[in-house]
Amino acid sequence: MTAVKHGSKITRPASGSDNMPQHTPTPAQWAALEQAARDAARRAYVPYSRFAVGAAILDAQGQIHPGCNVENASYGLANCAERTAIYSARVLHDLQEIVAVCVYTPTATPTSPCGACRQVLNEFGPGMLVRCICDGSERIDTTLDVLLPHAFGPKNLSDAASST
Ligand SMILES: O=c1ccn([C@H]2C[C@H](O)[C@@H](CO)O2)c(=O)[nH]1
Repeated sequence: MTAVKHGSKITRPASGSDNMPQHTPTPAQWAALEQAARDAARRAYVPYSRFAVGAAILDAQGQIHPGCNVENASYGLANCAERTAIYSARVLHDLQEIVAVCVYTPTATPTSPCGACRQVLNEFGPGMLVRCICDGSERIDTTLDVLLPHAFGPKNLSDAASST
């Protein structure tokens, strides 16, 4: 994982990965994705943690889908911004493949997706690009397979099914 300043180029992992995304977002798409994540954070329902998160995913068709975290009085049922974006995009727009995700927090340093969200993101794009932005100048540009190495995914189940 690399932390870079704004304006830096995205560094892809070394070749050899089967998980490389098929599409590279244009600068305009990145800008739109960042703005969508910032806008989504304003919808965060965070009466307990006061930690607002906004996420936006870019699908293979170029559509952007926002999400925010939604907490609950039971605490444990909080839904993270990344998963809100995915579930909403699936039911509303038949999400199939994620090319990139942007996570925004109104903090001085960037926040990267939690473990649960890494797993759920993996389902729709193991090689997706991940950008984490904040109100400071630092940002994280990485890929999901760096954040979730040796991931468990759909292939594990299909491999098991075909070997029995
Ligand atoms: O990647 C993350 C990490 C945390 N949260 C939310 C969950 C909870 O509402 C709050 C504090 O953990 O931040 C997200 O939305 N995404």
